[in-house]
Amino acid sequence: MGQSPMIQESNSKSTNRPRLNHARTKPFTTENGTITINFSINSEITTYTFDNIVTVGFLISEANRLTKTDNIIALKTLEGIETIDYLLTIYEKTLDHFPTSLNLSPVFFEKIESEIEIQSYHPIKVIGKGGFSQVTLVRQKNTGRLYACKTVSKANILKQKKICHVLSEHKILSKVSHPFVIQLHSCFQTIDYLHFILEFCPGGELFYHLGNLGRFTEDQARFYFAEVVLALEYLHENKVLFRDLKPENILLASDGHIKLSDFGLAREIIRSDEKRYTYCGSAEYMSPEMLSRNGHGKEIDYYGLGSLLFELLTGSPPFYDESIEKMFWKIQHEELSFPKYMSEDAVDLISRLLDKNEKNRIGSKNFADIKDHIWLSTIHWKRLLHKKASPPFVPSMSRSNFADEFTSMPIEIEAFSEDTWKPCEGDRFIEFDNLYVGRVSDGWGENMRPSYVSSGDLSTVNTNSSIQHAQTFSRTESFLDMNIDESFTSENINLPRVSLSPKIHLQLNPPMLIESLSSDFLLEASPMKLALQQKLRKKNLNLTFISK
Ligand SMILES: Nc1ncnc2c1ncn2[C@@H]1O[C@H](COP(=O)(O)OP(=O)(O)OP(=O)(O)O)[C@@H](O)[C@H]1O
Repeated sequence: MGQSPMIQESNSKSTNRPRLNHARTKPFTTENGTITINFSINSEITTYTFDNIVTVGFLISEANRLTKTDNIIALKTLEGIETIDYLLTIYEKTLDHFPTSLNLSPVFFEKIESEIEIQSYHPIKVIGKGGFSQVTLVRQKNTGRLYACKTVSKANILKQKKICHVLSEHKILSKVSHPFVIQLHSCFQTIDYLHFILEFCPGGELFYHLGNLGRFTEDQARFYFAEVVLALEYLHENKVLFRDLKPENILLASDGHIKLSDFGLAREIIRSDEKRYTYCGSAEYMSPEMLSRNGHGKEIDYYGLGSLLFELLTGSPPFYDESIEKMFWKIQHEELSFPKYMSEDAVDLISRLLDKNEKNRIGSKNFADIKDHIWLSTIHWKRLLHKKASPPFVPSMSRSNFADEFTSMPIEIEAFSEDTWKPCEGDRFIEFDNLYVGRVSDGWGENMRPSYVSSGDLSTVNTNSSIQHAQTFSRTESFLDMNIDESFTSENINLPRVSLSPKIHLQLNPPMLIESLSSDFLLEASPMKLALQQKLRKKNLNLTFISK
């Protein structure tokens, strides 16, 4: 700790490749060992050993330095492992938990005209399929960032009469922002398709992991359940009913925390006691009041919580039956039986959430009753909200977290082909506004993304400056995160000095350097500088800004 990151050159096959800086070529090992990365640039394979405290941003700048270019914006695995590829686009990510050997190839900058056009994204592979959508992993051409693109065929939703689903999803997604709720980046339509560009969750569906394990332990289930409770509390506070809680709609982010997704059945309400009358939902998770079609309110989501918890702890939904009629009858009339291995407290919470009379259901009088239940007494809600609790596991870096049945599907190539690029001028989906939300994730997480360009601005931003902005801001924001985090101490900060073409330095005492690349940064960083200064003052540290 406390030393600059070192790189050891080991086994280069190229003779005319630029030499590495001498100061960085000393053998260097840390407590945690080193990571070997094989760079593949222009088909040359070059092996380097990096200290594992190095960040992805540092690797990228090394790739640029070695190739004497400045247009490498990300790296990717040759095998296309989604979790690693995703992390390789997050500049501030350290390589601590990466596999010890990786074969990487560069991703180059490509200019785009706007964030809200399908031609700004390269499709990579299918990662999911819903009732009326295909979800594709895509890479944004100008940032190298990975997103999930949910594509809906207009013809399909017209045929299935699901227009209000997609419009409601669009409206709600454009408003919500919470650490445990999927974040919309942008959305737009072409003549034939609607596209939602969403933050990508490399951990895939909780359902997939539940299927692999059979069932979760109570501790594992408690973690996921509690994060869902927070997401739901946020939605209800903002007068949104979710109405579709199930393990398929809970995705895992790269850090293992959950993201509630699929807002197709979600609806806004005006009063918190308002009832809705549309008969909808997934058969296994229907509530008694939905089945009786007398209207339903927010209590439907508490029932959804009960079904979810039961499934996490047993591996199948409550009242499950192969015959839908029998299952619906059981949901409305039968007492639920619980396996012996389930704790009394878990049984109590599930029974109260699945109360057939929604007025008696726990949460219906006061949401806090759910959070205060004894089964959740070990949860520190504030810490959980700030992602201070460790997830049961982090998504695998060695294999895909998406089922083969999806990843082997052909991409709906028509949706990405030039013929369908034309923006829509008709008014069939006039309420589906093209939107650039621009943020991804929550601002508490590591992958907070800078909104350094707004839609349409890119034509005026030259190639170099937009790459530089991407690198500068990600690096600086991660630094801010670090300082806001209580783990900030002079010992545990060791950011690499990445030198591209610095114009200003942020100099810290204890000495530390973050280099920035553009004078624009001086203007844009002002509120950030103030916030940073305030944080540091509290910790008796000084911050000075030096312009070069
Ligand atoms: N942001 C994302 N990151 C990773 N995978 C995703 C993402 N969004 C969706 N998926 C995958 O795609 C699948 C289908 O997405 P989604 O449920 O939103 O579609 P849908 O058409 O609304 O489905 P349904 O018919 O269940 O309502 C998800 O279950 C998930 O596996």
